[in-house]
Amino acid sequence: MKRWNIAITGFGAIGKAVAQIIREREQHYRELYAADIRIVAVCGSRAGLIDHDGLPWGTDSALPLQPGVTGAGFIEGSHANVLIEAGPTNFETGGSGYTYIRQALSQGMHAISISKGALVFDYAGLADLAKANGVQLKISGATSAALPTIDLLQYNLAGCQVLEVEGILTATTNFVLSKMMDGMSFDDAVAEAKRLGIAEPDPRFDVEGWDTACKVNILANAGFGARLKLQDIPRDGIDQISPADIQRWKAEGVVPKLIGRIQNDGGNTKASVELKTYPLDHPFSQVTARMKAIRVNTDVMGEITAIGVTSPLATAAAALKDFEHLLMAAHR
Ligand SMILES: NC(=O)c1ccc[n+]([C@@H]2O[C@H](COP(=O)([O-])OP(=O)(O)OC[C@H]3O[C@@H](n4cnc5c(N)ncnc54)[C@H](O)[C@@H]3O)[C@@H](O)[C@H]2O)c1
Ligand SMILES: N[C@@H](CCO)C(=O)O
Repeated sequence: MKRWNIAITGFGAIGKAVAQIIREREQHYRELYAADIRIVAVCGSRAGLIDHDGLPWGTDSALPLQPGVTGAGFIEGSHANVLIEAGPTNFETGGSGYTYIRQALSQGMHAISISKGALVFDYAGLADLAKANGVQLKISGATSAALPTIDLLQYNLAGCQVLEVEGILTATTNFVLSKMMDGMSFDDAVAEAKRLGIAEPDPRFDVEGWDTACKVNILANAGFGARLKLQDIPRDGIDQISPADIQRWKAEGVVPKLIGRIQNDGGNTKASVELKTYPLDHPFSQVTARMKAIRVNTDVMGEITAIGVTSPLATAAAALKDFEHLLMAAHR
C-alpha cells in the first residue's frame, strides 16, 4: 500500500468539498490503486492544522484549526506529496496560491490547482518548475472544472490540430444571463449565483468577464503552448446589459452567451471574451442556467461539443479527477 499525503491550501467551500470527497473515496483508492490516502494538512487565511498521520476528522467533519498554521512554512511543514490549492484567485500577483504552488513543486510535490491566479500569472514558469522536479502540475479545476477542457486538448485530441475553441466557461455569467432572459433582475441573479456558491467572492470578477478571460488565458498557454498575457485578451462583460437589450434579444429569438474563444491559426494563438447571441436551435442556446459548454473544432477529428452541469461539488470532483490520474500513473 503506497501512502499519499495531501495538503489543501484554501479551506473554503471548494477545499472542504475536496476533503469530503477524498474521505468518501478512501476505500475506492485502496481497492483500485493500493493507495492509502491521508489528508495531512489544511489551511485557510488565518488558521490551519497539520497532523502527519492524517487529520482528526470528527463525526461532523469539523477540524480544530489552529491560528497561525498557514502561509510561509505551511507547505514544508505539511510533509505532503500532493498539494491541492483552492485559495482565492489573484491574477495580478498570483496571490498566495502562487507561493504555495511554487513551494510545493520545488519540494517535489505534485500540485493540483483549482484557483486560477497563479496559472494566469506564470503558467510557463510553474510548468517548467514541475518538469525540473519530476512532478505534475494539474489544472482541470481552474479551467472550467467538470467540463472537459484541458484534458480534451491534451489527451483526447492528441495529434490533432485544434483550430478553434469556444465555450461558455463561466457558470456565473451563464446563470445570470439565463435568469435575466427569464425576467430576473441582474442584481437578484448575481445574488442567487453567490448563494449557490458558483460566483467568485467578488462577483465583478465573473460579470466583467475576467473569469472567462483567465480560463482562456490558461487554456491557450497550457493547451496550445502560447505565451498570452491577460492584457492580450479583448474582454466583454455582462455588467452593462440593459432591460432593453434583453427585450431586443427576446424579440429577435436569440440567446445571449458570454463566450471564451481561442483561435489557433498556424501556431498563432489568439484569445478573446465576447458577448454573442445564438439562434434558438444552436447547441449553446440549450445551455441553461446551471450548465457550461465547450465546442472544439479540429483538423481531422471534426467538431466536438460537450455540455455539462456545474456546482461546487463538481469542481471539487474535477480536481480529484486530476488526483486520480496521478494515482493511475503511479500504479501502472
Ligand atoms: N466555487 C466554484 O464553483 C469554483 C469553481 C472553480 C474554481 N473555483 C476557484 O476555487 C477557489 C476557491 O473557491 P471557493 O468558492 O472555495 O472560495 P472560498 O472563499 O469559499 O474559499 C477560499 C478560501 O481560501 C482561504 N484563503 C484566503 N487566503 C488564504 C491564504 N493566504 N492561505 C490559505 N488560504 C487562504 C480563505 O480563508 C477561504 O477559506 C477560487 O480560486 C475559485 O476561483 C471555484
Ligand atoms: N466563478 C466561476 C467559478 C470558478 O471557475 C464560475 O462562475 O464559473
